[in-house]
Amino acid sequence: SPIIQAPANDATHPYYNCTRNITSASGYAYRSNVKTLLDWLSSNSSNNARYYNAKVSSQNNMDAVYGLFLCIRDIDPKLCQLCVKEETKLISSLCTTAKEAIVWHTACFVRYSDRRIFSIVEKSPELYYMSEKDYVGEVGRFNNILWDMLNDLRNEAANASGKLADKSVNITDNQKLYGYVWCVPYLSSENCSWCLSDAIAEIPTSCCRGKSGGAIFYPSCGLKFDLNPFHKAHNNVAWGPPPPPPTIPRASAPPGKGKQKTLTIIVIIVPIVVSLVLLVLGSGCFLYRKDRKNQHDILKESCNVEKFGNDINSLESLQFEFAEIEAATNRFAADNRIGKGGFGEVYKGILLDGQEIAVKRLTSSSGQGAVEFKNEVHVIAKLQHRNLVRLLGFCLEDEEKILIFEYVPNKSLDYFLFDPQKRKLLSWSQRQKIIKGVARGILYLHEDSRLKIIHRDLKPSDVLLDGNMNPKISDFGMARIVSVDQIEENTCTIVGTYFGIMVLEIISGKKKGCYAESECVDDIRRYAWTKWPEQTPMELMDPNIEGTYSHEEVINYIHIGLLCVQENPEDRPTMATVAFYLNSSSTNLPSPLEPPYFKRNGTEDNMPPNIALDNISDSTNGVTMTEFFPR
Ligand SMILES: Nc1ncnc2c1ncn2[C@@H]1O[C@H](COP(=O)(O)OP(=O)(O)OP(=O)(O)O)[C@@H](O)[C@H]1O
Repeated sequence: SPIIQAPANDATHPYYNCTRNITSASGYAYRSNVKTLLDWLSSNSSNNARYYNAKVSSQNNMDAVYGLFLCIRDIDPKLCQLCVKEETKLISSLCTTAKEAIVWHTACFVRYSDRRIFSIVEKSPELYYMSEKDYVGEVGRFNNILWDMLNDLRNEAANASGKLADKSVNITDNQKLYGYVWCVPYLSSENCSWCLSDAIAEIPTSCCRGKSGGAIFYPSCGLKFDLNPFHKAHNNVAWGPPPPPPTIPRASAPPGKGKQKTLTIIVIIVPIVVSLVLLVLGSGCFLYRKDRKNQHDILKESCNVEKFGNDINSLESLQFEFAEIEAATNRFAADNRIGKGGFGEVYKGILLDGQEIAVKRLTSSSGQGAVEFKNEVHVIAKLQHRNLVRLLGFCLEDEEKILIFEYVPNKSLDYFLFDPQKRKLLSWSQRQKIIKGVARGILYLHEDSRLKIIHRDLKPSDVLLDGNMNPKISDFGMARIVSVDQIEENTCTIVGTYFGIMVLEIISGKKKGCYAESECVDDIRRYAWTKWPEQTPMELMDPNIEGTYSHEEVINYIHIGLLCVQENPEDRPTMATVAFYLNSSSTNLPSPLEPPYFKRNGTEDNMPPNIALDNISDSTNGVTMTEFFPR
């Protein structure tokens, strides 16, 4: 995915990215819709709006283009307006044949695409900038202050209606650290929060660690920090030309006559529609305008208020007809069956629009009234994160209770990890990516989503792998949907252990509690502990891992795994801390405390029965338990 790095001494120029060349015959119509859209955005920036979105399409909703602008700081509206006007001009002149384009500036960004981009989280392309100055002082302390400040800002922005927050904190009596974060305001709180969590997690890795300032901008959210206050820079924004442009797509052939007519129609109609709407609605906000006579639709979905409906906001949008699911799965054909879990059989399906789905046909024993079932699906479907398998909807007809999920093509982690041949396909960097992704998914479930869901029995078979081997946690709201009795326990204490066990399993390729001696260890936690104080942790490492890896990194991950499985829950790091540790190689980790009953040099007779596996026992009925706790 494209990553643009701004030069260290330049935080003020605009940066842009044009992607996906228009190739189809309707290229001209699309381009003219882009032009209309950009003009529209530019003219609406004068409306004192901080953000704005619009959709322009030709007849029958063809060649639709979606676009938005956003001022990423609470600045003088005039500056925002100036920024938007300049940047719309810029992408319209530089990205002449691109289906999608984005331009960021210190004060605003403008973006368009042929996809509905408003309320989804996207992190590519990415722009980052780091100050050329290193922080002079105690870097460890500075990083901690920065980390806390950005996490506070993330929480504040996620819950603010404009999805924007800024603050400053004292580093010393006469030194302050300034920061701000923003999300596209059409994102849900949860999505804003996880987008920012991912941006924050990049600071120690891709960007800015130990620097006195830096910024990470995605299309959906961004952050910036510096030892200097920002407002000065904003008041003196240099609206200069962009730095030497990256490769610009070649312009296509000029349009024919008939197409020019279409352009004329749009150019004439748009100002008329704009004036009419402004006249009628005063505030300039309207939801839908369809001009049948001229066969052009202009849909503007929101102004300053969050009116844009996330598709999952209504229950109806989640409901599928049984006939639709039957058609998608070829009447639940045996060939389409991909597995069976504790809740029922799973089938692969393809919807009429070509979307691949996984269909979980729940066994009738999953007792839950229709209303509760629908409500729970509605709640769980709102949890969206790149590391969670997305629940797309449900089907409820007669005796049938069916859940429809996004289809994740590469099977589950255990399929690779515990197979002597297939595990060779998992390099260290892939295992690292999987561990980090699972941590982010759990962090979202624990802290970022309002529901605070705990996946009580997270195991490698619950981690599905997408086409790029990115991990996606499945089954995370099932207890709630199928109304499994929830166990009264302090669940925070459990999931840390599960995560720690999984980290050790991923590193070692060994499964806890199985029987074939060569592949398994009785208790992976105990096994890791025998290696740790003997200072031979690398012996834990799967010998099948090929390619390059750094011993330091592997040991760091084993260390984190051991911290998560410590006996006393209070000694275990929170998931936010774990995510931080996973991304920062040079942090001094606390020493893990050895469980008191592990007797490495003697017999195990004194071990209290059932203690070693108390928190990590397999779920015996094959049902994954998920629990919620309020906070
Ligand atoms: N969204 C999905 N995309 C692709 N395959 C899936 C999806 N969900 C489940 N599967 C596959 O279907 C099979 C059964 O999955 P399911 O989640 O029902 O059970 P499980 O996780 O194996 O067991 P349990 O229900 O006890 O946790 C697994 O092999 C899994 O890989």
